[in-house]
This record gives sequence, structure tokens and C-alpha cells, in this order.
Amino acid sequence: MSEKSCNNSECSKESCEGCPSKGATQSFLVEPNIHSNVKKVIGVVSGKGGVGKSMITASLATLMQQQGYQTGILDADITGPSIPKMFGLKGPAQGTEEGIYPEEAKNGTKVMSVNLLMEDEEAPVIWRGPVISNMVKQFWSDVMWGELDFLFVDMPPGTGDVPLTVFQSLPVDGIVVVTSPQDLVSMIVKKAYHMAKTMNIPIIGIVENYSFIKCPDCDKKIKVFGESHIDEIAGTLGLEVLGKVPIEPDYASAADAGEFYRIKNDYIQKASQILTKL
Ligand SMILES: Nc1ncnc2c1ncn2[C@@H]1O[C@H](COP(=O)(O)OP(=O)(O)OP(=O)(O)O)[C@@H](O)[C@H]1O
Repeated sequence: MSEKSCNNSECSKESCEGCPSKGATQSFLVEPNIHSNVKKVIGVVSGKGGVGKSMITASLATLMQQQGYQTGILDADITGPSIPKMFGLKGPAQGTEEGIYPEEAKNGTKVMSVNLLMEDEEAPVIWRGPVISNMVKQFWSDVMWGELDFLFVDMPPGTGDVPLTVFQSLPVDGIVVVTSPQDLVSMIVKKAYHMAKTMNIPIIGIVENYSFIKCPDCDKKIKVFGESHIDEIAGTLGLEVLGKVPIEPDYASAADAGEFYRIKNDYIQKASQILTKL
């Protein structure tokens, strides 16, 4: 993004010389709601679907909340929202002329998601890209987040419209990349890595989900998806590995029961240490 902030089609090369806008970088940042004071915005991204990005977003918010920070989750996964259900939240969200209130989970984590605005949470969102992107911007400009230490943004998978909108419109302080231990991961992590670099967004680190499962009888770690390559990839890219999270049936059952706020995901403690220093 290195366009001039001047949109005047009359401008000629000569008249641009001496113009105060010359060389200025255009900002697409959207103003937050007047009732929001969000200290840090953290994006949670994945290169492909189904790696457990929402579960890691929910874990990060819950972990920081358990440590005494006030957290929120902006569910930017508009066509596949899963955060409200994980926290046992149902719409409709309430509002005033000045904005919409996020809903609050039992642990105090605040959530906004398209599912809290729909009359029927099972109705599909069949909207085109620009409408979806605008909704994400409104989750920043129209939601009264109040005082938050950390707002985690659960992104849709990939490097499409919505991640681009979030990176351009919200003051993102860093991203966490979620992966699984499969062969394709190297390429997928690199795509997310290059997107963040291009957009000048700092990468906090990588979390590997589905790393292993613990044998209930002998505690042996079984690597269901094969050997992990995450340390090598992180080493090559100069990134931190924030944690290796096992397949843990309790995570899935807590999510299904709408009680994710009771989960303590100790496997990502390193992420919390880094987040507190941001
Ligand atoms: N480590 C884990 N142990 C047990 N269950 C998990 C784990 N990680 C994720 N799950 C479960 O797997 C399912 C998919 O996870 P999740 O919704 O977080 O994936 P996602 O990457 O956000 O998906 P999408 O990319 O489609 O939005 C959920 O039911 C979730 O509870």
C-alpha cells in the first residue's frame, strides 16, 4: 500500500510535486466505536480450513481471561461462525443508537459474531465478499467492546477477502498462525507468513494443533498425523513455536456443550507469555 492519499484524477505528475499528500501512505483503518478501548488486537489465522483455528482462538481468549485480562473475540469467520456456540451464547445481541453490545460468556469474555445477529443461527450466510467484509468492519466500528486488554479475531481460513480487510481496517498488533502436522503445512504456513509480511503485520508465532494424542493407558504420545515439522519450519522463517496442542476429547466436548470457558489449555502458555509483553 503505497498510494498517495490524494484521489484527484485531475492531478498531473507536475502538480503532485510539492503536494503535502505526495509520498503519504493511504490508511484504510476504520475508527473504533466510541465505547471501545481495545489495547491489543490479535488475529488468529490458518492457511487452510479445519485445523482448529477457532478452538485456538477460544483457548487464547480463555487463557488470558483466566490470567486476569479482559478479553474479547471478534468472529470474522462470517460464513462458518463457531465461537458463540463454543461459549454457550445465543442472539439476538442488544444495542442502542450508539452501537451493539457484544455478548458475554460466563467467564466474562465478550463475543461478537454474525450468529448473534441472525434470527435463526442455523440459517446460512449467503453473502458476497464485499458484504462480508463490511460486516467485519462493522464488528469493529459499531460494536461497543468497552475496555479490553486483548481482542482476538477469529479469521476465516486462507488469505482471501476477509483477512485482507482485517489487516487493512483494524489496528492488528500481531497474528498467531495455527497449523496441523501434515505435509502441506510448510507451504500453507509460508502463505500466511508472506501475507502478514506484505501487510506489515508482526507474526507472534505458530501453534500446532492435533500434534498428538495421549494414550489413556500408558500416556504414550501417538502422532496421529505423522511427525511434526513445525520446529524446522519455524526455524527457517525465524518464528516462535507457541505450542503443540494434542487432540483432547475434553476440548471438543466443552465446545459442543457451550462451556469452552472452563478449558485451561496449558499447551499454549508460551503464547500468553509473549502476549503479555506486547
Ligand atoms: N485439539 C483438539 N482436540 C479435540 N478437538 C478439537 C481440537 N481442535 C479442534 N477440535 C474440534 O475440531 C472441530 C473443528 O475445530 P475448529 O472449529 O476450531 O476448526 P477451524 O480451523 O476453526 O475450522 P474452519 O477453518 O472450518 O473455521 C471442532 O469441533 C473443535 O472443537
